[in-house]
Amino acid sequence: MQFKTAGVIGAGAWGTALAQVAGWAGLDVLLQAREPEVVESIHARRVNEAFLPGIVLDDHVSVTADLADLGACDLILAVPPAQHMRSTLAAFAAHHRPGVPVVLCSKGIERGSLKLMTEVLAETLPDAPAAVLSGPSFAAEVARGLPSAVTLACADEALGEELMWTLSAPGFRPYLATDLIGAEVGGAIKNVLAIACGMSEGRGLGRSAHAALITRGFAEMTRMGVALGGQAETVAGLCGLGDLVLTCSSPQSRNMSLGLALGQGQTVEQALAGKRSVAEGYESAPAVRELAAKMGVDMPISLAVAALLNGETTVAAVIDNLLSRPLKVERH
Ligand SMILES: NC(=O)c1ccc[n+]([C@@H]2O[C@H](COP(=O)([O-])OP(=O)(O)OC[C@H]3O[C@@H](n4cnc5c(N)ncnc54)[C@H](O)[C@@H]3O)[C@@H](O)[C@H]2O)c1
Ligand SMILES: O=P(O)(O)OC[C@H](O)CO
Repeated sequence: MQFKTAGVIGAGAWGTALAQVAGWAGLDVLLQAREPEVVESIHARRVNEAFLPGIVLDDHVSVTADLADLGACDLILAVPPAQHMRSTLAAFAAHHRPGVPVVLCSKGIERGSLKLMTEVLAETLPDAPAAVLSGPSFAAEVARGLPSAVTLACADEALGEELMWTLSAPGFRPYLATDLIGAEVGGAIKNVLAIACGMSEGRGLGRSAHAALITRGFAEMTRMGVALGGQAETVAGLCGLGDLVLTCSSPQSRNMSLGLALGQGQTVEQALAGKRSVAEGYESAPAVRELAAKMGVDMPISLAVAALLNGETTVAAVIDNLLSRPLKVERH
């Protein structure tokens, strides 16, 4: 095996779960945490009590506060919230060795620049071969060893295959793809759509509305993926449709539970109050809306969520507007 050590940047729930998986896969893993209490809790008790409570970490996983320590690793997994990807990678740039691959594991579109995470990586670490790991995977389930499958996309097929084998572990199955854009778009947009599904659930609109939102949301996601140069087949895989189904189906999802709270009458501020974990749909919704306008892509559900989160409309008006759109041919 080419890779013996992995550095994981970001010790939120997902970074910690992926460190666990990489440890099970036999890599020596160095997990970088920003919060001193996370470093202390993993050192003292082998548990990330702030972000992934109740999971005892594999012996192959160690923790550091210092990004510089990851400079010696053979492979980097980048797992900060998407809006912090640029600053995080920029801080790591002085320690990155050219040629060391970076697997992007965050789901979102950068506000302002409207860029995908691969574009952010290309601008901050131009010497890093890029891969994207994305798919239906709740950190708390993956870290307990429950079965899951994700897309692992890498333009370099040989490297992708190496990464696929390197990051596979009992119960954790990466499936290979070469289409990075398709792999990224689904993960970013499903978070916005999950807020809509949560809203529908919170309002008691029923299972039929839920299925309609998933299906028409998938059409939006596919249109945007193709407009950005991705392939519809990739979006129909684990990283797109698979993740949309998961995130729209469980209150375990931070995005769906945000929508649920809004549907039940809470304000955005109330629904997000006191939350330390990230709801990426809330963060990416404005970027998705701007990107849709820029690319001329029809995304009514995502736009409605963005307007609601921005205080421009109400849940009742969103429902009315979506239900009074002109009828049309399904495949458009
Ligand atoms: N949790 C999951 O089940 C899961 C699964 C798949 C993908 N993801 C994706 O992983 C990414 C990280 O999410 P998570 O669930 O691990 O996070 P989390 O909600 O558990 O934790 C928040 C994270 O944000 C970090 N953070 C806060 N402020 C920061 C700053 N200024 N700069 C850099 N980092 C900062 C914290 O250190 C912490 O790591 C997201 O894009 C998410 O969509 C999450
Ligand atoms: O809790 P969420 O909504 O961020 O979803 C977590 C993962 O992205 C599901 O695949």
